[in-house]
Amino acid sequence: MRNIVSIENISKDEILHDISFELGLNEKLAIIGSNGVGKSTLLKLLVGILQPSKGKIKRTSDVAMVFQSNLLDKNLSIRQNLVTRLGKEKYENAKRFLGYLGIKESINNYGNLSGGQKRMVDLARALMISPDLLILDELSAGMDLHARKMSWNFLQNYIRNTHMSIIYTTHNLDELSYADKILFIKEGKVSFYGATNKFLQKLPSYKLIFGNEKRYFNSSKEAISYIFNKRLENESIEICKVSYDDLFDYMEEK
Ligand SMILES: Nc1ncnc2c1ncn2[C@@H]1O[C@H](COP(=O)(O)OP(=O)(O)OP(=O)(O)O)[C@@H](O)[C@H]1O
Repeated sequence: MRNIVSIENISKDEILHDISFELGLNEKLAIIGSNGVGKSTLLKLLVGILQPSKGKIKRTSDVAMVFQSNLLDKNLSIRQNLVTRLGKEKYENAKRFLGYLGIKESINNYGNLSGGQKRMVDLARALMISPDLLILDELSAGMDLHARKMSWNFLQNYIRNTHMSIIYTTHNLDELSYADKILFIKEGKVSFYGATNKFLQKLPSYKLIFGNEKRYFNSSKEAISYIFNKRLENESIEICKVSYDDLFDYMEEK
């Protein structure tokens, strides 16, 4: 399979160390890690905005990126924003995407859109050039669960008809299942790189909190057995579903 991206042992100053991964046609990679760990830096190295201190980056030239901050002009309409950037012809493409994503052109100024709607217009802008590689830096920031699902349904349909590959960062556990591969960065280094199902299998489902202690379990049944075995039934305890933030705690403890 042809590689769209190949990253070999790249480092960037004190932020990232010896990061390697590759991505083939049509593949999706999720890059995850705590705030400030270097995810956006890695994406900027990938698109060439930053240069690595060490290592090799090879990638396709047809790349589009949705940045973490919205880049479009808040005083211009959606149409003006997109036509001035990429021309009338490509705007016809974007109009189609905007329709799927539920964005009405009648909302005049980009600045009047909600945070989630702005992200969708940014996504339509990136797709206007029909890239081979789409890079999404926290596309879902400011989107509710419904908007996240809608965007991913749209992207999944879109890539079915193209060979586009996607690299994305996220802070939402529910978005990991869209990826074929996960790259988990901890303290600037690769802590996990591999198939998403392998990563998700490693993850516990439930967290039990009692006193100053925290324990992870694969099922609520296991958690409840633990409570009875340890005679904790009269203690103040909390059982909850594992969240994105728990990932880092859990991976830290392993
Ligand atoms: N222009 C810059 N100059 C100096 N340091 C920077 C610059 N941009 C980012 N950093 C630092 O690099 C580190 C990695 O930042 P980066 O934005 O890549 O993290 P991130 O994993 O994307 O975080 P988040 O999840 O919060 O978006 C942070 O410590 C940050 O403060």
